[in-house]
Amino acid sequence: MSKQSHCDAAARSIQSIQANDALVPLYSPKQVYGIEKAWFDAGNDSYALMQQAAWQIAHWIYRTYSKAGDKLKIGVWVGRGNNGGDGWLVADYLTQLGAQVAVIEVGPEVSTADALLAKQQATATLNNNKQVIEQTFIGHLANQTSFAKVCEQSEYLSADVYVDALFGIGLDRAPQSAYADAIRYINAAKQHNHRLQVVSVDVPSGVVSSTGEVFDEQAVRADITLCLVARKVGLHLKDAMDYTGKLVDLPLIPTVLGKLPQAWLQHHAQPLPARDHNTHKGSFGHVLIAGGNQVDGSQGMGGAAILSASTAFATGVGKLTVACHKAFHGSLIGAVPNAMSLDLHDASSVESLIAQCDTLAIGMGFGRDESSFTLFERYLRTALQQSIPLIIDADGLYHLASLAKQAPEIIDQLIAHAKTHEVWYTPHSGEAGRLLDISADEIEKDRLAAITQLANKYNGSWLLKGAGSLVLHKGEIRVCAAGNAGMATAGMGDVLSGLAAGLLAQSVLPKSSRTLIQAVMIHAMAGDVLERKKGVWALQASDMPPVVGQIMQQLTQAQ
Ligand SMILES: NC(=O)C1=CN([C@@H]2O[C@H](COP(=O)(O)OP(=O)(O)OC[C@H]3O[C@@H](n4cnc5c(N)ncnc54)[C@H](O)[C@@H]3O)[C@@H](O)[C@H]2O)[C@@H](O)CC1
Ligand SMILES: [K+]
Repeated sequence: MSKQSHCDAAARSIQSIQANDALVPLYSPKQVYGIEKAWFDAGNDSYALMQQAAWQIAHWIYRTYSKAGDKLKIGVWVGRGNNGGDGWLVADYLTQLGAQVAVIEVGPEVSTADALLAKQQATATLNNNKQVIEQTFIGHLANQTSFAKVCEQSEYLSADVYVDALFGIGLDRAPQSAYADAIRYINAAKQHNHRLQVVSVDVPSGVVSSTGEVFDEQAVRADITLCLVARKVGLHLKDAMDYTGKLVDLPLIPTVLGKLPQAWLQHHAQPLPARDHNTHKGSFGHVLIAGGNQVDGSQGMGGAAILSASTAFATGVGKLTVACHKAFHGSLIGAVPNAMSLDLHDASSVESLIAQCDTLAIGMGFGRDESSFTLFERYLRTALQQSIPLIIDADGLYHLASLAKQAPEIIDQLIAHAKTHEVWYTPHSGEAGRLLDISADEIEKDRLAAITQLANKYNGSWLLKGAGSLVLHKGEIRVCAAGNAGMATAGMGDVLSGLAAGLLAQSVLPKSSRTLIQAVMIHAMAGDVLERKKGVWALQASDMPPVVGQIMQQLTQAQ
């Protein structure tokens, strides 16, 4: 895409966001620095922006937490960069609003011109009110005696609100010594004083705002994060979600418009159209599920194919065949009697059905041994020859990584196939790591970079499963805002691939509903319904198919 068309796409997308707040633009910290720079280059003053940020934060805190008759007690933890600068000014403005404020400066002297100005401005106000914690303490928080001194400040311990202004988007390494102590102290104080509210300025200190990573669990656990300028993408990825608390946007400047964000946060699936009356099962596609194998000496995986099949039916697919190991045919028919069955190892029958189906979903419980690899390669080649839309999941992705090394021309064919047909890949970080020849840890370090590399290497649409599942389609990344920790349980992936196959096979659905992100959103929304009913501990994949059907129905009524 050219730079201009990127901007046009952004403007179009942003207009659609204004009409539908379900999509939130997410920016990398580098982009946010760029937005700020453009603002300053246009003649706007950086210190004025800091004052504007601090005033909005102070006003928000005062409006939210002050109670008539009680003096609001605030502890402001400031670091050395501009996030700390925000903190100093917040302390100043809250003092002027009538709060009782203590500031704890952590680490060495402030490092930016604006932060220094902010500190000077605030120190004057605070000293007049005798509210700065004494200088010997400031800057020496690692020192045990000083730390104990903080704990003795009973006024301070009983604060109503802590403002966390240690680090914002400039964090570039693990917090250590005084910073780590401060983070630990803030989190511990919250446990001792349940009334205490922790408000993080821009980013919970310790969270990497580009990736959502937290080093060694050293980050502030906020109740509220006040996001300045633009929403940082890392706040919705990985560990970050356990640290941000509720997010509140304070946009400050209008320059976000026109900039293409790094990703979009999506909360809901798209509405679905009602079905026409004059239809028959042939109108709603034929899915072939290839999986559910029994490999000698390994545990059977028939359940994977059964979960996929029952979920595909819950999406309304017209016909469905499961090619699974013969050992599971009886249980398949018991669980999903409307499915047809084939022997996964009867290659010629499976191949002739691949040629007839509308979507092949392959890999769930497929097995990883040599004979499974041979079958996978054969079925994949057939699907490519027959131009069949494809979903590759689980053991299929395992074999695909081997094929990328042993038969790279198949990857070239897949890349070409994806230019004209839907090809959807659904790895978790372990599978993604194999596909890129790096470790799962490296994938997790930067999930946005990983999904981009996967699409660059293999083409097609990608889901990278995990906390804040990512979906990449035609260069655009969506972050799934729905879903919950209870969904980290066996079989959830099989449910998702069945759901995706069911949508993809139904050519009667509008194109916008036959997308991987639509499947991911419906899956996550169904998980959330179940979590409300059963809680995170008892949530099971086998409960999902009927709830998927309910969500589909609600989406139809929402149209
Ligand atoms: N006028 C402005 O420039 C504005 C700045 N804003 C604030 O400024 C923040 C960004 O400021 P900065 O770029 O100064 O970044 P930070 O304030 O996040 O901190 C960066 C400083 O901390 C150091 N540092 C990073 N990781 C560290 C670690 N683990 N241990 C010790 N030191 C570490 C860096 O070397 C640098 O000196 C935003 O998050 C936002 O809060 C906003 O208020 C908007 C206006
Ligand atoms: K912060």
